[in-house]
Amino acid sequence: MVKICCIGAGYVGGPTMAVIALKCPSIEVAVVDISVSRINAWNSDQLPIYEPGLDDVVKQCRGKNLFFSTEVEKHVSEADIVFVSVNTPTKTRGLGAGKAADLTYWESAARMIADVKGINFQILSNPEFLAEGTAIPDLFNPDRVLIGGRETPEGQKAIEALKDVYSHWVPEERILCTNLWSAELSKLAANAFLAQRISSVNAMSALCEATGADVTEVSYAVGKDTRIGPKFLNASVGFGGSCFQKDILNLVYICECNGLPEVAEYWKQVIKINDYQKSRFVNRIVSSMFNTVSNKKVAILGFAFKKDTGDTRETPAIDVCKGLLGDNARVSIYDPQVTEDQIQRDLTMNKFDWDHPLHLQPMSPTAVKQVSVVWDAYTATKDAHGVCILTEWDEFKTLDYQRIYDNMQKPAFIFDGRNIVNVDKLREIGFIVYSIGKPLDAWLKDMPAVA
Ligand SMILES: NC(=O)C1=CN([C@@H]2O[C@H](COP(=O)(O)OP(=O)(O)OC[C@H]3O[C@@H](n4cnc5c(N)ncnc54)[C@H](O)[C@@H]3O)[C@@H](O)[C@H]2O)C=CC1
Ligand SMILES: O=C(O)[C@H]1O[C@H](OP(=O)(O)OP(=O)(O)OC[C@H]2O[C@@H](n3ccc(=O)[nH]c3=O)[C@H](O)[C@@H]2O)[C@H](O)[C@@H](O)[C@@H]1O
Repeated sequence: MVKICCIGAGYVGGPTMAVIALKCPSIEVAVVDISVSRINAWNSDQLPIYEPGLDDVVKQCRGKNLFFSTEVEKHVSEADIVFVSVNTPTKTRGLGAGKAADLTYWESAARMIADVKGINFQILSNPEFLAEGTAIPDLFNPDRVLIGGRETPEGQKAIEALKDVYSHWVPEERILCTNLWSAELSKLAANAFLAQRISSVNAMSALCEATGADVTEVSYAVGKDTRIGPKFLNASVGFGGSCFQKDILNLVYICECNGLPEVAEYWKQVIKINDYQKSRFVNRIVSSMFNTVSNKKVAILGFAFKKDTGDTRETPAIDVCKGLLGDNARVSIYDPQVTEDQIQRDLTMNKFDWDHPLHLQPMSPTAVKQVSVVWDAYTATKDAHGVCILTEWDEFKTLDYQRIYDNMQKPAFIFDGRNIVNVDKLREIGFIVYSIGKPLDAWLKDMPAVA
């Protein structure tokens, strides 16, 4: 029986290995981690990550051919194939600080593998392309699986062995085999291209607001061109998530190391526009509310970086909340999947510290007092001066906005960072509405948001 061991039981290792176990009943899969609490959660009814469909897959295989364990060395020594899916944060100090990938955890995993297995193994690059919130369908039906390896007979044999695993359910023509650098750069390029689309549409959203165009109409018209395509053209408060920014920064660093400053500069703009979009949103809020939110209650609906996940890594909500707190607002946050503890951590942690294993993250001793975290949207918005929608959770589309309006201070403002509300209906109720890239409310036209 082929045995697989995956080091790192996180957002990638957990779901990917669960799907391999489900699709390959003849393979035994062990997922190992240094975090005892994470492994305990994987072995319980309350999995450590929220991902639609994941519970079901885990329940079908756990205890049969899928195991979660902290016995890292034991499972690595028994395995035929070892996956490494550990943290790769952005370096915060030393050479390449703020850009390069910090390979501390990767190196420690590699050294441990060498300790227990010797140095006779092949290294492959098998970047994962799943998106959170849709990880299970993405893994069941991937656009492609990418395997990079050395162009030696041993390298090619290793590629074939991994290909055999995926071919249990992925059609042959979707399994792409390349050399190592091609696989590594394809991953960074795919994320950079995706993020670039969002920054492009977000840049257009600013121009739409200035001219009276509607960014939804513009995206629709642009996306109708089959060469461009309709996906990933939703204007937003900015992209978040653990990888877009990190991968682009890493790409920038690699370009610079290879003497390509112009190429590095080109990709940096994608992040600059994303930062601009987040601060533009905060400026809109503050300027429309008479240029001050000091002591005003502002409700935040949604804290996760996208819907259908509890993940808050690099979520734009962090920057928006910090911006509002900087202007002395009182912030009341509701997200259906994010805990108070997580939100307090996010608002007090230093940039990039989130990407270290949980038990190694420095914790601030004090919580942010002006933040309250509540368990429904009506409590969050009660007596608020303004409401910000920062995650596109479906439930925010069907809230009773008349009830929310009635219980708010007046004038009542809504700032929709995801373009999910019906602007006309809300204006009829009496709200002053800002929706990214949409024609501006008369009120907002007179309150220019200049940084
Ligand atoms: N989150 C995502 O959607 C995607 C992430 N990636 C990449 O996959 C990798 C993993 O990402 P996530 O799963 O999101 O991270 P994560 O933070 O959820 O999980 C990483 C896990 O590795 C464990 N770990 C760290 N060092 C270890 C060691 N030496 N031995 C055993 N366990 C160790 C940590 O305790 C943690 O549970 C990163 O390189 C990331 O850039 C790639 C594609 C998608
Ligand atoms: O390497 C990774 O970590 C993964 O990064 C992204 O996946 P993910 O970050 O989970 O989620 P996305 O659906 O890509 O969304 C990223 C961010 O962009 C935002 N977004 C997305 C699409 C859009 O049109 N507009 C927009 O603002 C989302 O709200 C979210 O904040 C990629 O889509 C995956 O292919 C990749 O594997």
